[in-house]
Amino acid sequence: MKRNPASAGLSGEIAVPGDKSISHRAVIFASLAEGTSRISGFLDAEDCLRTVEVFRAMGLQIDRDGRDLTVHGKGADRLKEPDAPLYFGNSGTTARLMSGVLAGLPLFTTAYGDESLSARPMDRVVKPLRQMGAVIEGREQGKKLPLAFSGTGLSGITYEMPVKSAQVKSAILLAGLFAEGVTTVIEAAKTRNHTETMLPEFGVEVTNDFGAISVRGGQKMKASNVDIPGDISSAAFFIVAAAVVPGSDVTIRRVGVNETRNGIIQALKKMGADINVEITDRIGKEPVADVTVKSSELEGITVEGELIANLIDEVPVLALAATQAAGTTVIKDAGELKVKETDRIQAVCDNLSLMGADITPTEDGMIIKGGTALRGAEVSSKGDHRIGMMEAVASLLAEGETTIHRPEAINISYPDFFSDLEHLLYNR
Ligand SMILES: O=C(O)C1=C[C@@H](OP(=O)(O)O)[C@@H](O)[C@H](O)C1
Ligand SMILES: C=C(OP(=O)(O)O)C(=O)O
Repeated sequence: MKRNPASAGLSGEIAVPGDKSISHRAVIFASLAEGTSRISGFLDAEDCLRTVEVFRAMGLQIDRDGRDLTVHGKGADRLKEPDAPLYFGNSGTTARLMSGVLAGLPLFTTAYGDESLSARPMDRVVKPLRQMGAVIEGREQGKKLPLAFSGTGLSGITYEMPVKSAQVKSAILLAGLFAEGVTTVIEAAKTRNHTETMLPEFGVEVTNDFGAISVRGGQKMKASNVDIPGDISSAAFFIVAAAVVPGSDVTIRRVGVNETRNGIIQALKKMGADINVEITDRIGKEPVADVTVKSSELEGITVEGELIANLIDEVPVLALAATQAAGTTVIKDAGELKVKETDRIQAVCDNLSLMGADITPTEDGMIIKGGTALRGAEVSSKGDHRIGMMEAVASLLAEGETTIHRPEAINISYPDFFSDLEHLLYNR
């Protein structure tokens, strides 16, 4: 039998690509602003390129040189009606945030997505946007894509969010920029805060009164330059790999460790992981760190409540870490995972069970009995980038060969994933 390439552990340094959430927002805000914005460290992966294409289809010039973008903004009122339906691909962030924008523009637009995105709930944004006066038609009365937006005057609302979602918060705040009066979003739990921390850089006044976040409509947005830190959600795969593969010692440079995003590090540390976070810089409001991880023994924990929103995209790889921990890990309050690119509760449990893990799905999470040896198996990303990358990390721990079907899904957020992994395995 072939030796697992990870038998000597992972070692060395990498810098992961730019943050996906910040990349989407940088393009959207720069495209609504007047003047030329330069964006560096942009995530040149499928999802964020969809957002770029949406604005190009509305007549905006956006030049791209690898991970550097120049957005020639003319102000939102100069965007033109697109000739064809806008395509959001697989990207939930594009779909939700752009719904907020399209609801406020005086244009007729239609938008659709791929098979996975077409199955994801859109009523979470359509409902509050309609309350603001937006005219939106769509499949299943606007619960699903495709959607059609007919621009009209919006009015500000105060909206208490029934779901913990930064996408919903951002969609409403973006629509609020086009609305008359003040729009306020009240969060039940703190979700990623990039929208409210980045908007002021583009000249928008945002207030945050203990979780009640408000914008006044009609504010002029001005161009700004954005330097984007590395994506902690991408780094998470290597943080977990180094924590669980014996003999590992890995440093990931320039990772954004915003307090609303660093839950994976908090959870792994609680499990006993050896992780050192050295803050090296602060880009705008975003703290940036070199994260060094050495393998260690882990123990099972319960992950629930507020922490879940802080590590929502990292649950698949956290579940994998839990299979290697002593004792039981319980993940709760994570029902949102059912409406991501796949039903991630089911996808994680199906795939890790195939590899020999003791993992049981629950209504809002999973129960993982740790300390199981994994074996190679035929698994599938099911078209979900985070499931595909989790499986690749699982294969490093497995005895025997693992075949990952539909690996191309990984291009959604991390096209260089396999070359970065090879770098840490073979130092090349
Ligand atoms: O606002 C964002 O950039 C995101 C918010 C989260 O989604 P929800 O807002 O649906 O929780 C996350 O899962 C997604 O990858 C990116
Ligand atoms: C859920 C995700 O993204 P989105 O909602 O933008 O498709 C993700 O990146 O894990």
